[in-house]
Amino acid sequence: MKAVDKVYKIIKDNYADEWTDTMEIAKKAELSRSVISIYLSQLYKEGKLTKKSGRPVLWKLAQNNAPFANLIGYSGSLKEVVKKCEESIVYPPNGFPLIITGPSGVGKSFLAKNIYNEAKKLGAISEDAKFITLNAADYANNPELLSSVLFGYKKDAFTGANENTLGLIDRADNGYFFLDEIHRLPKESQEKLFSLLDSGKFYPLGENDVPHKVNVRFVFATTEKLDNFLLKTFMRRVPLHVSLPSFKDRPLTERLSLIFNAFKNESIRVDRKFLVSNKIIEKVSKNSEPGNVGAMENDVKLLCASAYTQHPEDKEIHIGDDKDKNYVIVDKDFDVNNYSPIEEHEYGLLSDVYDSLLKLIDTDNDIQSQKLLLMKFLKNIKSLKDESLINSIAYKMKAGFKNTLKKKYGIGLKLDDTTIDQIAFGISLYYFIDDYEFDTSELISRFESLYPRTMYIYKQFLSTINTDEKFINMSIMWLLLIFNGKLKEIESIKYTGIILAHGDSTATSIQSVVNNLCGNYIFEAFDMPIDVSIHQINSYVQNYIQNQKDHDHKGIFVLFDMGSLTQMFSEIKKYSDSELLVINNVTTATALDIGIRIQRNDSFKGITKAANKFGNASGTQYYEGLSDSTNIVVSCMSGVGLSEEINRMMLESLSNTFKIITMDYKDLKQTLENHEQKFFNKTKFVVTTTDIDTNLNIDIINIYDIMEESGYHRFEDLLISSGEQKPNIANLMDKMLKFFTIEGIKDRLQFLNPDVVIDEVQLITRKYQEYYDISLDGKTKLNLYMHLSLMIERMLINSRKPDTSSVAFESDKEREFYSVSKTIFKGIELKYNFKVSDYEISLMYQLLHSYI
Ligand SMILES: Nc1ncnc2c1ncn2[C@@H]1O[C@H](COP(=O)(O)OP(=O)(O)OP(=O)(O)O)[C@@H](O)[C@H]1O
Repeated sequence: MKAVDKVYKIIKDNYADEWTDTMEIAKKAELSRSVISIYLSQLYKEGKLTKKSGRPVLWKLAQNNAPFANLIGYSGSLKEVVKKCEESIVYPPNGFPLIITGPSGVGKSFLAKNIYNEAKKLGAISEDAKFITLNAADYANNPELLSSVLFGYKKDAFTGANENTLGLIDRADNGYFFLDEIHRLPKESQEKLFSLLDSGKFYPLGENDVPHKVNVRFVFATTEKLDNFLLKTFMRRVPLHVSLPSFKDRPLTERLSLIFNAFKNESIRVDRKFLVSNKIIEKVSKNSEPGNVGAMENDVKLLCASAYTQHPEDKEIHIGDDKDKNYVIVDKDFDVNNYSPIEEHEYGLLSDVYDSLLKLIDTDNDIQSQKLLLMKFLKNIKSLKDESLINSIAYKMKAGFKNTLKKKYGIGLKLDDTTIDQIAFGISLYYFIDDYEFDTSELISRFESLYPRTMYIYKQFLSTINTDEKFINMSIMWLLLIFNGKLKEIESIKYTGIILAHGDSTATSIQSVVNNLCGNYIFEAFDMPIDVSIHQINSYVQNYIQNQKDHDHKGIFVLFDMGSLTQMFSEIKKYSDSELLVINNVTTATALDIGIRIQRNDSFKGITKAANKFGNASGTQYYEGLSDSTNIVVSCMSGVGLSEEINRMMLESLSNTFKIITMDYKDLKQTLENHEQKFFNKTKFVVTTTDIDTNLNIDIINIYDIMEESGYHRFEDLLISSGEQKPNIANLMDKMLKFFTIEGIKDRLQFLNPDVVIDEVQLITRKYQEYYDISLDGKTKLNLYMHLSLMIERMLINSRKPDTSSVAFESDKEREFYSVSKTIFKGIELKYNFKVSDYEISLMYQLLHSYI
């Protein structure tokens, strides 16, 4: 008994309906954990076991009633097909018709019969339900005959119609009808059929009065493309379509199962054991033109017939060279699904090579001896090579070398074709052990700490071959053969560099230039959609940094094209405590300059300094908070222009001890919401034109308050406590008071006639007062005048831009304010031909809400 069968028997005898873990089975079978895992996965793959994922994984005997279990490939390449077939059976009340396409001999009839059997199993049709088949091609030259066979006829419908005769459709009542080669069905019959699909009724030939009512489930098949031959109206009534892959497009394991199945059928037929040489199997698996299962079955039949006639009396008959020691014995009990091209001892080799590799890494980590170990392993694997699979992997590898490793990451590998083929063979092994519970996590974590950067690009490269996580995990060890000479170089880069830019290829094209000029992987890049949010951007960065967690970052450089430096900086700081420099307005030149310094391993400070000097266009930040020096923030709801004016007045009047930062009003609100107190540690206070609520302990001065005594003193105190001189403050106050008068407002307007605008804004203010029955104080009015005048100019300038603001007016009070404002603004909207956006109305609400 084969070892795997022994394991199966142990489970059958002990754990038929009770879960157990791998260790327990290993003990009972007296095998090691790694060996037992292989068998368990193999049995699971064959559908003999069920598995419960978790820690530990649990196993139990499968109640083998997996749907379509005798369809080879039901859990592999036909998985989707099986799913659709099940839908077609169970959909209430009577299932869905289904059409199967695929070249001749791929198993369309076989599948149809299986659907019928499955429907019986599921109780969708009764045990004695019929399965009627008809091949429309058999009647291709006689459409009338086809129609009469299908639908039946009434006595005297045509010459020779001597009595009422039932059609095949009548006979299929309450069962299945399989109509093959449906593209040969004439139009009239298609029409008749679709009306039957619609109504469940049809008229036999010559019958116009009494329709036949039937309940028939249909499966159709054709070798043709669907659109070419069938009426659209017909196709609409057949919602489910499955397409079967041809023999040569099946995975090797399935091809082998189909081949062994064919040998097994012959073995049953002639009651002999066949000893089939590997060479023959390999030949059959490749040679069956035109690549269908039927043709392959014929090949097998001929092989068996010829071997049998030579030795009809032998109980065991060799097929192929009888001196060939590599053969598979096929008899009536042969388990076709239980064959793997990897021989059992080779599974052992694989687990050995992992163990030895880990040992080597731990002892002296000599890459050359690890490489030799892998090469020897590949040499010792003698199983069938799936040449077409290997070729396709080698082809994809070459593309990956070129497009991913070289073009993106600047890593040029010089591997000759033989080596590539060898590695491709190694990688191809995955496809025979795909469900194989081989635990590669230890090796992965070892490699991640030894070669974090190489692992990162290697994974990117592997995912160009197959994105399946298992595939990537199983293919980790080949990293040594692929990057062999380059490992040191790639790992010599101690910093992390990231480029982020909007657009389809801006970031990646800068990356490609820089990495290639440096000849090493310096930067990763992310092309971002135009409407990407800061959170999405950060998920790219965060994933990337965490992906290389073992990389001993000396620092991170993030180069991006637009957006707020402070926000970017503090977002990244949330999950990384490495030194960080963010740079905006990235260009190829800046990236290259930084890239070269990163490659030279300059100090973080040095690179930061250089980046600060590089061009006027770029901004940089390497400290947390709004600035690394004491600062005052100025932000006005009525526009950045206003903030800049205040900024200018402050710079003119105050001594040079503060950095004055102007911020967009929206940014300020978000910054206050998104940051902790320490972010504002160096911020003395914030000057705005509105009252802003915040939970942070931070002084916020409403500039209009300084027109009143108490506000004036508060402002003055704040400045004095920050070390400012009294005369300077008085000077600033004078300027500001002058600025915030009607005259000051008029000066701010760039092209509108100030007198006309002031009249408009006074009128609007009056309307609000009248509607709400309120009387605004002088400074609020002034604030409103200023805000509205600048708003009108702003709206005029932006009148062609669509309103993309999305603001919700949630409470009744807000909604009322919204509709009142819409009415109040109607006049100026018509006059100046613009629309006041919802966002502007929400700003007005913030100005007025405490009064209304
Ligand atoms: N998934 C499968 N599992 C097991 N046997 C299969 C499978 N698919 C096809 N076969 C075998 O392949 C043979 C050919 O299949 P079948 O006759 O159903 O093909 P077909 O597509 O209907 O061909 P044609 O278009 O020539 O009618 C069958 O004898 C069947 O035993």
